[in-house]
Amino acid sequence: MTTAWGYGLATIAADGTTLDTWFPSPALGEAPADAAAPAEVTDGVGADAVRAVTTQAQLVEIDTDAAPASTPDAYLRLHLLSHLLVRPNEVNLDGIFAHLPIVAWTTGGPAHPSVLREGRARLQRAGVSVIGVDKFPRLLDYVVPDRVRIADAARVRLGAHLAPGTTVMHEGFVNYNAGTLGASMVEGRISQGVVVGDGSDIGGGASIMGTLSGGGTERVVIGERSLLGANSGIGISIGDDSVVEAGLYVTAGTKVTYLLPAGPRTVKALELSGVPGILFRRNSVTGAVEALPRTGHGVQLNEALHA
Ligand SMILES: CC(C)(COP(=O)(O)OP(=O)(O)OC[C@H]1O[C@@H](n2cnc3c(N)ncnc32)[C@H](O)[C@@H]1OP(=O)(O)O)[C@@H](O)C(=O)NCCC(=O)NCCSC(=O)CCC(=O)O
Ligand SMILES: O=C(O)C1=N[C@H](C(=O)O)CCC1
Repeated sequence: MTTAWGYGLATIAADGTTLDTWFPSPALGEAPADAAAPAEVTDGVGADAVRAVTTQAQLVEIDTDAAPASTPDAYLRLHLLSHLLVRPNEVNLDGIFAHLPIVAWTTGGPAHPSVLREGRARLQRAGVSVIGVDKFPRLLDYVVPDRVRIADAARVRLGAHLAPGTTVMHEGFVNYNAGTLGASMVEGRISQGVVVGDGSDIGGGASIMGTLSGGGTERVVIGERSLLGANSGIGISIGDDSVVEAGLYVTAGTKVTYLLPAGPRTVKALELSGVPGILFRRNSVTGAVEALPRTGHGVQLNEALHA
């Protein structure tokens, strides 16, 4: 059993639903006997008539190997990821959606979706508008990762794991339980369960297949110093020092001409999953998808952007 704990500030709707829980300083291990709520939490305790919520301090302790058991428990797991205390796929998130209610995320904080209907005039008088209705909040409303740029807060969910040196540009997206392990440029979509290694570049509009819908089962890993070209896509893991040509989508079943020194061999892309030092391209003369061994280090991030 692996334990984690935190003092959280929970937002409770009028019908008793726990909408969220914010943990300013989550930790691994057991809660000390003398654990006390930090000032950020006690300062937040109260009520907000505009959103029809109350806020309460809660000490939460969980077994991260067991499945989430409550809304505060689920939020603590998402905070562990975004505080970089655990990496994606290291905590049990089985059934997490069932413990995350649908919330109206407003500029004034979380509210029950019914408040958008019955409290519309009240919200407008207070200058509060809705950002989205979803089960996950924006990362930056809960955690501000160190030395990370996020150009558009709406593009990164709480539960994203963003290491120092990461930039997420406007077209980038990072889901919960997914993210970067080092410095990266993210201009494409990092799906749930996907991890990107240090020094890799996810080009504009690139798609990395996830496993939440669409039937996929392979959790994709992107190695270090690799590049997914603009508008490319992948359904396999990409090894270190590898490149996917702009605009090429490589699914697990794509038949690939592997241009080995001994001669070409036709393989399924899945067989090249995670293999380092490969350039994937669509031959613009023949139309065949090709894998070319490439030597040496892969791409280098533009240091000027990551200074
Ligand atoms: C596939 C590569 C990596 C290839 O580039 P390289 O520099 O390795 O090779 P090269 O010097 O261009 O080409 C070497 C030789 O291969 C040939 N060659 C190149 N591509 C070919 C193809 N698809 N089919 C057949 N031959 C090809 C060249 O003509 C040349 O031939 P000869 O030897 O006969 O001369 C590139 O084209 C690419 O797609 N790069 C991705 C860049 C990217 O997308 N970055 C993300 C930026 S993100 C961004 O910009 C945001 C924008 C947005 O939001 O959209
Ligand atoms: O990190 C940035 O800022 C980037 N800017 C470039 C631009 O504005 O064109 C794109 C890549 C990252």
